[in-house]
Amino acid sequence: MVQKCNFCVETLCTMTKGGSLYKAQRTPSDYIAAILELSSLVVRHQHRLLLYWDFLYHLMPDGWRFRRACDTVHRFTADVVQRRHQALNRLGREAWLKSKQGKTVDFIDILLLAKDEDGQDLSEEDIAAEADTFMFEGHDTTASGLSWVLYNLACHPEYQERCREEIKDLMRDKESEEIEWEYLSQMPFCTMCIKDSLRLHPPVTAVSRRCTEDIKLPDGRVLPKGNVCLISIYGTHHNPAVWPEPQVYNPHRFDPENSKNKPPLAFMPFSAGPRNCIGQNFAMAEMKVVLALTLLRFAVRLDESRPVRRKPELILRSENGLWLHLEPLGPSHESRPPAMYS
Ligand code: HEM
Repeated sequence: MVQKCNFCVETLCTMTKGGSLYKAQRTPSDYIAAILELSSLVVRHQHRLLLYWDFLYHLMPDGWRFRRACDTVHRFTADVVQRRHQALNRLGREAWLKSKQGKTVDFIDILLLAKDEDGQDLSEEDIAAEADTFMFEGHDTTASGLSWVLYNLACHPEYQERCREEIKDLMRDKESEEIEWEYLSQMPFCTMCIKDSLRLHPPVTAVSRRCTEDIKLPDGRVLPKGNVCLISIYGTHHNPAVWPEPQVYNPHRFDPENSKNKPPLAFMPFSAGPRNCIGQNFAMAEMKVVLALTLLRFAVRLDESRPVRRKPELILRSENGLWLHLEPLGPSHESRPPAMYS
């Protein structure tokens, strides 16, 4: 089941936690389960007007589950930060930095060494809060984005094949099978496929913003200053005035020639403006690498017996997961009998 894959958690954990993830008491699957639970609880909370008041919500079973899931997530991160901090204190700054030579200095390391504007170390709580933000914003979103790209390419074998050819051409005569940074800018068709998937199935379907001034709409009505508005990314990406046949997956929409005259905010899977997604380049890189390595090794096919129904929670999911078959490709690139890798 691709949508619940651990890939993105592991990448982010390596990025944010430098491999000490597995030493934490709580396992990544507890963490993933808690994130998934929070994601559905938040949406359920929003849909129940009577539970608007926090004191009422926290008396209900959902409120209790919400607190328990938050606790799991917070403790997971706090454990890791605490261990690192202890190691830093035990060794001292110089020896600790030396111990990192030749290894990756990750997000938590940087925060542990950072000073605030008054020259003070950041507290463990601040570091954990930053790590939680990145983990929450970064793993489920990318997992959803990736799952839908693979799904859309499974629905359109002709685009899948063209992506595979592009990657094979790129990797031809290369010694290593790893995807290097510079290759990422040399995958135009794969990028177009990812983009139209992010349009058709945006992982984050809406964002909210408070109006800092009165906003006059084209029909003359005014959104008063101070109001909080929900801006639908999904709706924007399905606006037929901008995207003809919006329900159709068509990577050619993102051909430079075809996207020339599109309004700049017609496509905004990572939101826009000063609070847009800080991780968008990283997310695009992750998706390209996974797509490339998957398509080089496997043919991705739909599982016809499990229909897909979109389920908008905090992240766009599919009701019963996204089930795909991965058929290993032989050296001559002919698919062998399907192995079940759903
Ligand atoms: C396909 C993957 C991703 C999508 C679609 C996505 C989408 C978004 C969107 C729409 C926002 C704005 C939320 C808002 O305005 O309320 C956002 C914010 C954010 N994203 Fe992403 N994101 C993705 C991946 C990532 C990754 C990989 C990271 C970190 C490594 C990340 C870190 C963040 C952070 C920290 C914010 C908050 C920025 C702020 O408030 O200033 N995101 N993301």
